[in-house]
Amino acid sequence: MPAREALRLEGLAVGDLEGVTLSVEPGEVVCLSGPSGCGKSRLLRAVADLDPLEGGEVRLGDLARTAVPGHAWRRRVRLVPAESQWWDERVGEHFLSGVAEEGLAALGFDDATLDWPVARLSSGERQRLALLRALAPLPSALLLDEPTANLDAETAQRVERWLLSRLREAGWPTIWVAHDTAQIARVADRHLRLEAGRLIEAGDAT
Ligand SMILES: Nc1ncnc2c1ncn2[C@@H]1O[C@H](COP(=O)(O)OP(=O)(O)OP(=O)(O)O)[C@@H](O)[C@H]1O
Repeated sequence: MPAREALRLEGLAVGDLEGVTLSVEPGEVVCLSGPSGCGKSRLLRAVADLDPLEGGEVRLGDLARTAVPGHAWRRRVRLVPAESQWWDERVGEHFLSGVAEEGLAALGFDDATLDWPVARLSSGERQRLALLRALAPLPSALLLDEPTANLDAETAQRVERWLLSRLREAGWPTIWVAHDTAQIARVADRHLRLEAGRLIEAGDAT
């Protein structure tokens, strides 16, 4: 199990965002909301080293993003994007490090799902399987971009509970982009909004 470390965004500049500073403690969930197009996804992509940073630094514990190769950073800081990518024919081919039966069952699947062709997946199945895939090779920090956007309310809450138990147990600092205020109230330790290029406190999440 990776060490429990805080994730720190130090004065990040990405697109229209400037001076974005945020510290997320191990096992803490910071929900991020804001109007469409304000830069939430872009910020997560930059923290995950999938888009360039125009300024600032990201740290996981004592490790600076710029101090390790991109692939080593991305192994630790795992982004689950809103739209997942699938490149092989069968679901199981995307789980190179294996997948726990418990995780499959918790999200409504079983071993047979690994034989399914990717082409048959519904958008909600894709989203749940993308979460399992992202968490299978254990990360150290988690970036979730609307992880339940394609799910009905009941399934969304089931996924929320599973995610919360996993990240609390593992101590992953988590940034969770969400629009649904009820969901934010359920999962957030802190709620921040991106407005006019800056992060602001959105008040007590509970
Ligand atoms: N690589 C890029 N280069 C230039 N502009 C970009 C890039 N990626 C995204 N943008 C633009 O940056 C802005 C923020 O996009 P982003 O996807 O982060 O929005 P968002 O806050 O996640 O919105 P939504 O809630 O609709 O998903 C948008 O205007 C988008 O068109």
